[in-house]
Amino acid sequence: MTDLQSQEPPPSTTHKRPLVTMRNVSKSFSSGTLALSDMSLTVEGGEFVSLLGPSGCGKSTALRIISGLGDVTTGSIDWPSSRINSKGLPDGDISFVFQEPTLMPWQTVFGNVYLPLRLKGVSKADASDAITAALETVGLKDFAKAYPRELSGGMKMRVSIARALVTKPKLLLMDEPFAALDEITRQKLNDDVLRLWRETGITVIFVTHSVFESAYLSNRIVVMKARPGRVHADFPLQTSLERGPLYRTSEEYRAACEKVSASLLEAIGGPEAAAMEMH
Ligand SMILES: Nc1ncnc2c1ncn2[C@@H]1O[C@H](COP(=O)(O)OP(=O)(O)OP(=O)(O)O)[C@@H](O)[C@H]1O
Repeated sequence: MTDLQSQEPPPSTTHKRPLVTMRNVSKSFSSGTLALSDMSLTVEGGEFVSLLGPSGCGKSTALRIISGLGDVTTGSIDWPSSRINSKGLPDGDISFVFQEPTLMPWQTVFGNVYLPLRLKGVSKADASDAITAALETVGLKDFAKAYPRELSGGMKMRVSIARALVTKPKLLLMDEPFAALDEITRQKLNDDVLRLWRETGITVIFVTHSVFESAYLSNRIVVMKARPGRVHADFPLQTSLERGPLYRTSEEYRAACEKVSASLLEAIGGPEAAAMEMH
């Protein structure tokens, strides 16, 4: 398929059903900060949703609450189509990728990707095929024996993504995963994530500050507002083109960036407020 041919939807978008729902979630910290106020959001299976918004609007807090790393003050998180474990989470269905790859320096790439399965009590021999498949997905099959110190920043992030994929989660939560990388590496990893989203039908919730990144990756954008954190706008971003290098220079992508940017400006409170945010 060429980049300009019509984009096939990933398999699961053809059978959409709610995967996770944030229902009227508010979160206040003991410091008194109201990080989220009455946030409701339903993410369907197979969606690629970007959470976009100014610093401090509660994007990471929302992601952490969905993952079970943080709890709600009021409201609830529902998993309508998953079996729930004693912690109220869908067992093994969620993976998290952070901005820092957080690899164990004393372990090889193979050992790092093995970690989630080791924690589940899977033997190395039984985990081996899944680890190799995850490394293949991120293009690192030949680096299984390398140590993190031998890898570039982009490769370390690929290992972190492979580690997130090795349990075959339904939902991948990514918190500004590429913010610390150079632009070329970031673009390559954007394309890798899109490829794995298309190939596996995984659902992705992606936190970013970048209008360009969110418009490139997502088929739905949720723009958030700060003080307190809440949803400002929630809209689909469909494209007739396959997202790839040619999409980056297309009129459609330019229009998508403009739409997202206008919504973000509104959320911040207009151009004057945006200029103040930058100082
Ligand atoms: N553990 C915490 N204790 C107290 N306040 C917190 C804590 N975590 C986050 N906050 C506050 O909650 C608000 C939302 O923070 P959060 O990190 O979710 O925002 P964000 O949109 O992800 O920001 P950024 O884009 O800068 O990462 C901020 O005011 C932040 O200072």
